[in-house]
Amino acid sequence: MPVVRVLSKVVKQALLAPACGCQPLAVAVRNISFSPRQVTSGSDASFHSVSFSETAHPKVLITGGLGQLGVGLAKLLRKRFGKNNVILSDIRKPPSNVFHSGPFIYSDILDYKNLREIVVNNRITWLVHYSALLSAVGEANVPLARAVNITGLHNILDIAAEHGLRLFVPSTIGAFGPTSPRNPTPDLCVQRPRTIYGVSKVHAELMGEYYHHRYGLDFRCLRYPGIISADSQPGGGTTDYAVQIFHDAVKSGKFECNLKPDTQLPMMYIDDCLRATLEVMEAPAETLSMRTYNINAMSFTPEELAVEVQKQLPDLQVTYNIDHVRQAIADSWPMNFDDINARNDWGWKHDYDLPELVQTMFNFIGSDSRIAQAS
Ligand SMILES: NC(=O)c1ccc[n+]([C@@H]2O[C@H](COP(=O)([O-])OP(=O)(O)OC[C@H]3O[C@@H](n4cnc5c(N)ncnc54)[C@H](O)[C@@H]3O)[C@@H](O)[C@H]2O)c1
Ligand SMILES: C[C@@H](O)[C@H](N)C(=O)O
Repeated sequence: MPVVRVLSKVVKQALLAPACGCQPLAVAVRNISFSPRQVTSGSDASFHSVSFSETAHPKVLITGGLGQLGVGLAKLLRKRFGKNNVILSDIRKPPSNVFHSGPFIYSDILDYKNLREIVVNNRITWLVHYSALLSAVGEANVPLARAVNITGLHNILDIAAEHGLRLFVPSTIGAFGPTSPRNPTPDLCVQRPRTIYGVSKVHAELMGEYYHHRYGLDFRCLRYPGIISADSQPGGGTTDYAVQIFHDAVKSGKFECNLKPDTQLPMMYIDDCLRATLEVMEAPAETLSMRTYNINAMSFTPEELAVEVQKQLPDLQVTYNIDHVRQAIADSWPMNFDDINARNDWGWKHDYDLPELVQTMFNFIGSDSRIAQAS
């Protein structure tokens, strides 16, 4: 059969292949001479694919692990899979408590060879890709956000596909925009975000799902709400105020909010977020009717959060000084998130609503100060 006809038959088969019967990357590489990256000839699909025993005891790499979420996730995964089976990585220098709590390695996601070396040398089977520039810092440096969030993601997808990794990439409420339904926002609807962050996350969702269908990449993605944590700082997003209020309330009894009092956004306590991540990574593939899910816990406005915080610290004074960039972003994001598919498919259920969230935050950071104020 002429070469062109062989190629077109292979391409046609690949395009028609259902999700579960998709072509392994190595097969696609061999037959149609196309690779997301050049894989050395003779690469063997079975060699790269994840065996059952490997999925039972994964070896995990977390990129961008020194941000708000990575250290907490490493702690959770290490408890479950063992300290040495979870490697944190970042381009920043780790604080000494993090450095001494388990394996840490330098990894710049823009350096493809470095990433591949880490995955190969450490026999990585799960990759949790946390590196990103968030919404507000992304608008302040669009070229860098484009490089890290889009070019970096391409490196991650190719590495994961070539080495048969299970890949988790978080998306966000920021993947929706002003033309999306906002109250509630379902999994599938118009997505036309107006930030480079949102655009890059829609791109990540689509590329991950495409690699899943085209190459069988085990891509899993959750759209996180704004995440609230006590012992880690947010990295420059629109929802950061909901963390800052606790620290300022405890430190000075005053908080200046950069969003309007009635700006309603979906939010989640970090423990719920990290547990959801582990649960979706462990979910049997047949329970996942989709590869990108909304997850939700609560929605509130700055005014509602302040009222709840004032139940603990009645003297807290809240003023408003609007940051117009962040306000415009928040006004284009979901007010409520519909996560019915996550609840039905793999049993997602949040533990923390607003009162438990506030109580827990103060248990972590507030008790000393309340004692100080009372005396
Ligand atoms: N925190 C939230 O509220 C939230 C909500 C929705 C989605 N998410 C997503 O979850 C992930 C983690 O969020 P986070 O809050 O921990 O982010 P963060 O901004 O706190 O941390 C991101 C990390 O990426 C690292 N990084 C930047 N450039 C890099 C590069 N070239 N190579 C490797 N690492 C690099 C940074 O050093 C930083 O430590 C992100 O993808 C984010 O989009 C977070
Ligand atoms: C919502 C989320 O993606 C992030 N906290 C931000 O505000 O940019």
